[in-house]
Amino acid sequence: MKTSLIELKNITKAFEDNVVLDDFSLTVNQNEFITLLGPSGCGKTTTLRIVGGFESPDSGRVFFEGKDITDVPPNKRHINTVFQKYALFPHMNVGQNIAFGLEISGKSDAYIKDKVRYGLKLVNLEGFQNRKIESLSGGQQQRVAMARAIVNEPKVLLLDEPLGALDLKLRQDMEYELIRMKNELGITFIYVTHDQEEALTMSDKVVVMNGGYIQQMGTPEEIYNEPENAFVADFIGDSNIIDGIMMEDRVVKICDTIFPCVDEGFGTKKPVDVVIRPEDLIIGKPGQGQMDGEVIHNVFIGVHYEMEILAGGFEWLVQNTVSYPVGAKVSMSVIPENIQIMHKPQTKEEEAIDTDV
Ligand SMILES: Nc1ncnc2c1ncn2[C@@H]1O[C@H](COP(=O)(O)OP(=O)(O)OP(=O)(O)O)[C@@H](O)[C@H]1O
Repeated sequence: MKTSLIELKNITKAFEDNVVLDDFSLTVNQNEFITLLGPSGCGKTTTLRIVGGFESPDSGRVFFEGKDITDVPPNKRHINTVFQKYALFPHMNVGQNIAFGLEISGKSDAYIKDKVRYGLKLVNLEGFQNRKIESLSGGQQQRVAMARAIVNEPKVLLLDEPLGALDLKLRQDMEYELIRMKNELGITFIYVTHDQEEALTMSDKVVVMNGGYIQQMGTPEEIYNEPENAFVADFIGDSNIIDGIMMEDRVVKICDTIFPCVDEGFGTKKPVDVVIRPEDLIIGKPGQGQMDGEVIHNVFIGVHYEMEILAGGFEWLVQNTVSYPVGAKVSMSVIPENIQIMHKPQTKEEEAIDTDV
């Protein structure tokens, strides 16, 4: 059974008249890797700082293992934080920085030596033990900050965009290491990023935030395959988001063309948002699909070609392993299961989300 480790209950936080979190609630379970994902300024770091105790909510409470820790200072929370801006001690060398927390908690010299070695290996900085902090690059400093947090084996590790300064290969290695640590050490992670790929790769649960609210919370698969609104669909992966009219159950009109779909219960002749992923559009010869169009843009981006196809007055983003040159006449089809129908935003909050998209 899942045990809840951290609970944020009805948190509201404003900086002057800027309401960053509005009645925000979140439960993080033991040994879960949870990622807060959202555009810049949506309140991810503020949430993390409230969990870590570096910021106080205006109202609402924070619980850790069922105990109210809202007023407990950061150093008494069993929670370690690695911030975007790494706060290393400039007067200590790399090894001393990593050892700092262990020394404070009175660990033996042998234990500390062992752990420093482990931490350095973990972040690929073996041989850097005696280096001065100022002699390191930004990415190297960030890795020292990670090692310093990890060697303390906290129950919860808060990570605020910790991999941003690293190159792709190292970032992938660190992602793998973080997942391994979660599995082997049982650490619970709360991770902040605006990089959706990072969120989908590592997380058990992704929390998509915007405008102080949780837009959707779920497994990476749920978030990607079943986005609850146009904001989430647009933010996670590439999407075609287009106006449609739900004619009746399982029938939607898009760009004056009727498409069978699987959704029901939207009423008749109701305006809806329709989401179709670029990889779900099937390209064929003109006249052989549901809609004809013309390729207006084509680039090779590694595994597949990314094309724009003008059809029905809409520029469709299409990903395909077969390339069609610019100017080619094609047809497009989509199977009913790959058409996602969403209600148009209606409430004030949803209207705000819509404007942001
Ligand atoms: N100490 C502060 N004083 C005033 N405003 C603040 C403070 N901290 C954060 N804010 C504001 O609160 C909002 C949310 O900031 P926050 O750092 O939580 O966002 P974020 O989602 O982490 O963004 P980013 O991805 O850019 O780091 C922003 O508008 C920011 O300017």
